[in-house]
Amino acid sequence: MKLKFSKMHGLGNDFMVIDGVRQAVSLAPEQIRLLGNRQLGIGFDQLLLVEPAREPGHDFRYRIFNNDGGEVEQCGNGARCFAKFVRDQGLTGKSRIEVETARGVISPEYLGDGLARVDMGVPRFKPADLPFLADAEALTYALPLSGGDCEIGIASMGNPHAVQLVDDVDTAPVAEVGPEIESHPSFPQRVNAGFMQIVNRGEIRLRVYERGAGETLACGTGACAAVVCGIRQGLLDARVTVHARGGDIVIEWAGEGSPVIMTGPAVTVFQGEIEL
Ligand SMILES: N[C@@H](CCC[C@H](N)C(=O)O)C(=O)O
Repeated sequence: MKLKFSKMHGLGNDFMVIDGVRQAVSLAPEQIRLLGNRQLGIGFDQLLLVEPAREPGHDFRYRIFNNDGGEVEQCGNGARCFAKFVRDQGLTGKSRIEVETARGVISPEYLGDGLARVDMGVPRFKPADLPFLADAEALTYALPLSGGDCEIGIASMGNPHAVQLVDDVDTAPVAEVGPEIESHPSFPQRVNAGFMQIVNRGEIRLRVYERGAGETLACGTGACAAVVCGIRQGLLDARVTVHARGGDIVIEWAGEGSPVIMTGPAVTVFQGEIEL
């Protein structure tokens, strides 16, 4: 089977994007792991699959696979690339599209010049939404780790996030603590582990150890989760610039019950064809 694809990235969080509308695509987890291998395959953090919508009124279905082969619910940087991809490939002429994901509908809008804005939906904070094992809902939780407790906020952006405050992201123990949080028994479906440094009420620095992909140069849903946790804790204003290692995005959130709006770049690196 020959598969056409685009290699894209959002702030260095990189993707193989496949048109599953005009091509018949069925990939086993081991094929995704091989394609995602940076030495033996194409290399990516996530594989994004564009499919026809299942429900009337929606434009597409958006499926996301981490490079460990597992299918997940959401990807924010990918959603911006998705919006650019369907326009560039002529799959739609609309700039704002309604896209089905494994956890509800999101609305990406391609603004042109490599910029996209996405209504990422309403964040959820109940432990069962992630899921996270806790007796009751709280703003922060003590998470026992081998080196002692760490304090986390939790949020679901469709996918699960645990966010901790650090003094300096450059010296935060992301590689050591990230995997322990990712696979912590309190998160039965594992979790994305965010490390947030508050610069001021409108700016944070962020690193994310992603579930199923390791630390990436940026994580869009991680940025949304960090900002909403920071706003709920009274540390941030409603509009925040997030500095990731791969660049900046802007996250806006008006508070409980409102959707999170993410604005940032989407880049196509090259297009290719691979024999599977
Ligand atoms: N890079 C993404 C998130 C991808 C999925 C995540 N690793 C998970 O397992 O939930 C983003 O930009 O949001």
